[in-house]
Amino acid sequence: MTLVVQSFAKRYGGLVAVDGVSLTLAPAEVTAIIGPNGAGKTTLINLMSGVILPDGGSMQLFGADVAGATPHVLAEHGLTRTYQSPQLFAEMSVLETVMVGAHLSGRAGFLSAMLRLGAIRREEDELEARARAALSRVGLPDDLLDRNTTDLAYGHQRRVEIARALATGPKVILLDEPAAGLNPKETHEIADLISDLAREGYAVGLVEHDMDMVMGISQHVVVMNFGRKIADGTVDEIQSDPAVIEAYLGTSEGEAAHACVA
Ligand SMILES: Nc1ncnc2c1ncn2[C@@H]1O[C@H](COP(=O)(O)OP(=O)(O)OP(=O)(O)O)[C@@H](O)[C@H]1O
Repeated sequence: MTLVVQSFAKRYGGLVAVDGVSLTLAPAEVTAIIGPNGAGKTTLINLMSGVILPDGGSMQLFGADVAGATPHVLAEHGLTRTYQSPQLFAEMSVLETVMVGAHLSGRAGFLSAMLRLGAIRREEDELEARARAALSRVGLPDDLLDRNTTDLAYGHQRRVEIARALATGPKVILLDEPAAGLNPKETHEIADLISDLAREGYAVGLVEHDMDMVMGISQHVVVMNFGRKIADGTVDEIQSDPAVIEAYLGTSEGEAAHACVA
């Protein structure tokens, strides 16, 4: 297995946000993490990506013990993520934004690269080539590369965010609500892109509220409720799981979610 999480736990005061959750991500598969609001999905993806530290549990990435490692170290081991609100800087062009991602696996720092110091000039060229390749991979039109990222349509901004993750040269990509705020056409396009990435061999972890998208592109679904994992299986298996149906019916989203899940 590419990524193995065992018994991850995270407490906030008396609240156990993630309570002994284990899961695996495999290459060439989309593994979705779903559950009602407050179930612990964001906390779990934050733990898996090193944004917050676990209170208990372990994580192996390609056999290396990486629980508690920083996002930078995880990127060096081949794991990267996107954020619910894209981390985009108003003053940077699309190309520069993705080069910031690409530099994570380069030897020279991005700031030095931007200063065009002679000795690292070749590395800067490499970074730019990787950033261009990643942007082309996510289907961003060439004429947008010099624009400020924050001026782009939301669907394009999401592609830039995914390109930035791809530019680190990952094998595992964690996506935090990639369809949030997108219109139906943009959602379809992002779903197709994520499916293609899995087909190309990436292990994809997907936190997403859009059930049509989750059920359409996931090979494996992990369902959480109140911090715990309540189901883990194929789409067919979790759709007929009474505990899953009950978890969704017990929330204000119940009717809508039930219509999608059942
Ligand atoms: N930094 C924090 N401090 C205190 N409590 C927190 C913190 N982060 C999350 N929580 C709590 O942990 C629980 C799980 O939250 P989390 O955001 O992980 O759920 P979620 O499944 O991602 O929800 P949503 O679908 O609404 O984004 C919630 O009760 C939340 O209020």
